[in-house]
Amino acid sequence: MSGTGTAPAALLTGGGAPTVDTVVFDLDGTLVDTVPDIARAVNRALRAAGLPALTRAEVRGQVGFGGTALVRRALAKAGRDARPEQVAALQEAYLSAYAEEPVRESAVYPGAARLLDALRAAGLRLAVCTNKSGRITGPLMTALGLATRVDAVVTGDTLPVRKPDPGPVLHAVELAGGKRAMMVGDTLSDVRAARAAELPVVCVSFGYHEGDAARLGPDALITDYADFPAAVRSAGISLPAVL
Ligand SMILES: O=C(O)COP(=O)(O)O
Ligand SMILES: [Mg+2]
Repeated sequence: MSGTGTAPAALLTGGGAPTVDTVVFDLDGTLVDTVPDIARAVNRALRAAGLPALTRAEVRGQVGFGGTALVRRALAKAGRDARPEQVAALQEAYLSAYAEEPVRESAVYPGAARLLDALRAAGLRLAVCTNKSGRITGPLMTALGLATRVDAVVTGDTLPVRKPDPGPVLHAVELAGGKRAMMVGDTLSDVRAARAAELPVVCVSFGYHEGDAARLGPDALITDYADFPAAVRSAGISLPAVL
């Protein structure tokens, strides 16, 4: 902290950390368990291209890193070079298959919709920042009743950069009209983006990270959305008193 200038209001009042006014949620592995539908779509594209299928575990390991991570993994499994034209063709086939039916088995995690409603009722602004294609994100959020529950959505193709770049997260906060945000995510991509954006970050233990989620280094870790307010406060992040 510099010794000059105006001290933040919270320091003057002794009120602890300034109250958060916006929560930015990641989508896949955080709000929605999407792996079954992603696996179905990518395997349809792989089958059509004569390539071996990915297991759900292999798919899970790539979700969160957006763009072409999944099809690159599939090409690596097949021992093929990831030539740009082959990556692009496979990515297009995968997204077309996914867009046909974004939600067959995907489900909102228990307690997530209730938490979004409670946060909104407490006056918080809500945003989703995902690395997922916009072509899938909109229909998926609508089908699962999430589209009307948030104020802003930033997808993997909204900006030229994706998480872990802080740009999309900061853009989501700006679109939601917030000033002081925190993030909720499930992979290193979210934690890195939040750190680079200088936002506190909470991770969910049930998402698509490899191994122990504590190793992602979040400010707090939750195993259940019901624990969100307590976990956030115990990390020193200030939430509106009504929560
Ligand atoms: O990798 C993706 O396509 C999306 O993942 P995210 O919603 O966890 O950012
Ligand atoms: Mg994720």
